[in-house]
Amino acid sequence: MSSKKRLQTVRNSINEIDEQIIELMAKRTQLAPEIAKLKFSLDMDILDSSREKDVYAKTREISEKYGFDSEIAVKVMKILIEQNKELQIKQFEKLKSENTSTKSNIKSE
Ligand SMILES: O=C(O)C(=O)C[C@]1(C(=O)O)C=C[C@@H](O)C=C1
Repeated sequence: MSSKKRLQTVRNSINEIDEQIIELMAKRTQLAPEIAKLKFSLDMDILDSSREKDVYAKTREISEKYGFDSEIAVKVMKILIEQNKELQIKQFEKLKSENTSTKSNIKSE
């Protein structure tokens, strides 16, 4: 195969992998509202530092397994966790406002 053709083949593989990476990041992120609802109903804080430590430890372990730079993987994971927490904060605010409107409905009844 010519180098030009091989370059195109490798780029096609990168395109497919990029789609998988983004699909998985989207799937992880889409769990934020559900986890927020569960934590809200359990009266738990959004931040769980101990769980985050476990996620980073697991990230390092998986990176080593695949020969990937674990510091880069942890950086990506930090961004995903930050985004998850921001979405959970929004969900908490929504749930709190729904809660207060239900309470005021009950009061006015
Ligand atoms: O596992 C949780 O409790 C989550 O809320 C998810 C998550 C994460 O994105 O991995 C986000 C925030 C917490 O501080 C810990 C972990």
